[in-house]
Amino acid sequence: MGGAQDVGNERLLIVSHFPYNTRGTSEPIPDTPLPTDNSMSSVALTENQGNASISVVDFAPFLDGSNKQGVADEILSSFKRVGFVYLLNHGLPQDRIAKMFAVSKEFFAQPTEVKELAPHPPSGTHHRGYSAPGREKIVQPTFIGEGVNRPTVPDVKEHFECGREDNTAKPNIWLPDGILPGFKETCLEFFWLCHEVEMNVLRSLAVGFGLAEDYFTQYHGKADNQLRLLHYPRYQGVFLFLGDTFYLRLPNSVPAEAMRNERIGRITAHSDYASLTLLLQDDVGGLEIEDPNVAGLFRPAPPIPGALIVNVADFMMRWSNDTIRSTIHRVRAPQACETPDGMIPERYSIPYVRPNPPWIIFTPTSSHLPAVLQRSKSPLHALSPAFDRETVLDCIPGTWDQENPKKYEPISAGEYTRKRLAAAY
Ligand SMILES: O=C(O)CCC(=O)C(=O)O
Ligand SMILES: [Fe+2]
Repeated sequence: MGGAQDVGNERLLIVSHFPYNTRGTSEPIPDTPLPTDNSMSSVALTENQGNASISVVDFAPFLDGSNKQGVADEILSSFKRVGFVYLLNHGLPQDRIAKMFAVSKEFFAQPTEVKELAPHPPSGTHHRGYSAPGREKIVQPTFIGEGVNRPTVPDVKEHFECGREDNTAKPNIWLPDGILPGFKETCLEFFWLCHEVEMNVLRSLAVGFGLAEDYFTQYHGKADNQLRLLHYPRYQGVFLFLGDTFYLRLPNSVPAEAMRNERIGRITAHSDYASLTLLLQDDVGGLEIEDPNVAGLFRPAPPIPGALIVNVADFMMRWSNDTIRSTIHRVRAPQACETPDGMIPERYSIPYVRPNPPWIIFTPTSSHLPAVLQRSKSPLHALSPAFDRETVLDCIPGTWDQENPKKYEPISAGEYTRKRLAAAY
């Protein structure tokens, strides 16, 4: 982590070159006056979006200790409003991010037979290794006994997951030695860099809630995270629907028109499962967030150079007595981002999440050939919890009082998971 001065310079650079507005187009946004002192900066990203606006917060004054409370308040306020925040100067070195994206591209550029040398196991609970397009289907449980919202459009994405190397319950699945040297080392180094950032954001959240800085980190010590390398390919596919099964011919581009008409998605609308997600995206765009006040209205969360997105997940929302939001998001065709041939460019993103969201189902297929994809009909698999299974968690202190009583009983992650699964049947 560089000194405050370096960090400040970087912030100036980033903000003054901000190329996107909230519509995801390349029109410049109006200049935002920058603070000249060390005070916290929060730039309202959006115009006319009221409560749906995501704050852009300079994290440096939290990290260097010059204004912890100010930064924490801004983050908490964005989480309360919309469940997402953009962080600048978050502590993940830009050269490491660039390297991780480069290595991810190199991985996905390998022929399928090579990527399948690190195959995701048939079980969805062991979320490691390579998943070809169509293997992971994301469904969104309603959690109120109404079952699961199955996606109406197929996700067109491939991905690779890894976790901490010493997780014997879920060993990592790497390519054989000698193939893509350095891939494993880059992933693992990045995994731990992300972990440090996650811990710092959790510390800021605790400060925002007026609690001891280690209030959340004490439950997150195990680093049971997943680093997800995601690639949304450029397809020129023929999509053929036969009942509940669809077939996809590879490769090339997604026809923009098909995505607009909701025949193809990149990642189905969902909320994340556990506590916080860190998300890095390339400059293609397409991430959309549901307006917290208007169900079904999705607004772009465009890439901001240098910024890390952090979003609240479901368990954290419940833990906070619903004071902060776990917001539904999805990835679709980016606006104003079509290639001249009417196709959607490929996109890379890197989420860092807490493990095994229950809405992710893997269907073992007889062959992993990406040319034949089947929509899942199997039940949800068992999960591994984000926290110690037996730890009973009550609503975060300060999120309830006589006027705003607790909405939830204390619950352990295990119980929460079981209830959530039960609701899915
Ligand atoms: O690719 C993205 O930008 C979003 C990914 C995401 O929401 C997820 O993996 O949960
Ligand atoms: Fe997500």
